Parts: sequence; structure tokens; C-alpha cells
Amino acid sequence: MSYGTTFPLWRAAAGGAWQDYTCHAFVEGMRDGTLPRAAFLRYLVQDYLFLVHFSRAWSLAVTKAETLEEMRACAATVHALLNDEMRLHIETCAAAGITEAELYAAREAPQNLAYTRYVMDAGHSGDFLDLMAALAPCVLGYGEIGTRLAAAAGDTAYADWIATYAGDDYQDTCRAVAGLIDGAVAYRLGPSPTDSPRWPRLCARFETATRLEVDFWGMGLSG
Ligand SMILES: Cc1ncc(C[n+]2csc(CCO)c2C)c(N)n1
Repeated sequence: MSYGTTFPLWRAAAGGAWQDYTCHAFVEGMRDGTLPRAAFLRYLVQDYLFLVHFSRAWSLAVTKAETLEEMRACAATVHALLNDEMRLHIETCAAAGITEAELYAAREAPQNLAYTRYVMDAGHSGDFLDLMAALAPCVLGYGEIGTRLAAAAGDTAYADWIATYAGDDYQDTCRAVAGLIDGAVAYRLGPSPTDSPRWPRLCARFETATRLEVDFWGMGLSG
């Protein structure tokens, strides 16, 4: 499966890290239902905080955009994150007796700090493309994981999670973000972006963010 033309190149350049992320033991545990509930809730509480900072990162993308089209796409993502994406976390945690105030006050795990602040820094120290390369593994990785798990899931309590990311709405989001990235790359790097002196650094940013996703899953498992 692939979204757009830039993402497959970045994914290939990330090598084994991409496999480590999308086929992580945490993911396999959701697929076959063996993931302990405590690990999933630990992940979900941290992921709520993650989404707070990801909303900030997409907000930064609005200010780093160079076209109105880019601004609209990033602003729409901020809106979706704050108003739709986080609701899933709030409702699932509420059912487990965790309030939103408790979510907001939870202490960030070091793996969470490392990942979210890395992404923010990619945007602060770089331009729109640096930020997109750091954001891409998160958005498109979950799209890939959702699709794979929907086709291979066993009897699992995580069917809702899988259905969310395998569903048409989320897959449309993935295609839209891939299109945003392809357009942004063409706008800034021209018709042969892989020849740009900037290309290796963008690949490196993508790979680093991918490794930080691996560590984020690991945090859920290790507690
Ligand atoms: C650690 C971690 N990585 C990726 C996602 C997935 N995700 C993050 S933001 C977003 C909406 C589109 O930008 C989606 C689907 C997550 N929740 N947690």
C-alpha cells in the first residue's frame, strides 16, 4: 500500500525502522488480542498528551505554510485533532474510569517528550518540509497499520481501534496528507526532489520520527 509518491520514497529510505514501527509487538498484540488492557490504557493516556502536542505541531505548520491551500489543509488537521481525534481517547478512558482532567494532568513519559518535541523542533529549526517529514510517519504509519490489521485481525478487543484507522474517513485523511506532502515537495524542490541537496535530510527526519514511534509503542508495553 502506498499514499502518494513522496511517502513511499521516505519509507524505503527508512529501511528496517519502518518494519519495526508498523509490525511492533504492541501492534501485533492488538491484532491477535493478546495486548494487555493495562498496556493499551497506558498508551492511550500518553497518546492523549501526544495529540495535544501534535495539534501544536500542525498549528506550527499553518504558520510555516507558503500557500493558502497548505494553510487550509493544516488548519483542518488541527481542527480534526482537537475536536474528533481526541474524543476517542477521552471516551475510551472515561469508560475505564479516567477523567479528561486526569488525562491532561498525566505526566508525560520520556518517549512521549522526545517524540513530540522532536517534531516541534523540526518545524522550528526547519521549514514546512522538515516539519512534514517529521509528521508523516505518524499519520501514514497508522493508515498502513489499520489497513493491515483489518485484513489480518483475529478475535481482538481492539477491533474499534483497528476499524478507526482502517476506515474510509481515516484512509481519506492519509491520502489528503500524502497529497499535501507531494504538493509541498514539488512547490519547494521542483520536479526531481531526490536530486535536491535537502533530500537526505528530509529522509533522515522521517527515519528519526519513525524510530520515535517504535519507542512510543515500547513505552506502552514496558510501563
Ligand atoms: C504515537 C502516535 N502516532 C500516531 C498517531 C496517529 N495520529 C496522530 S495525529 C493523527 C491525525 C492526523 O494528523 C493520527 C491519526 C497517534 N495517535 N499516536
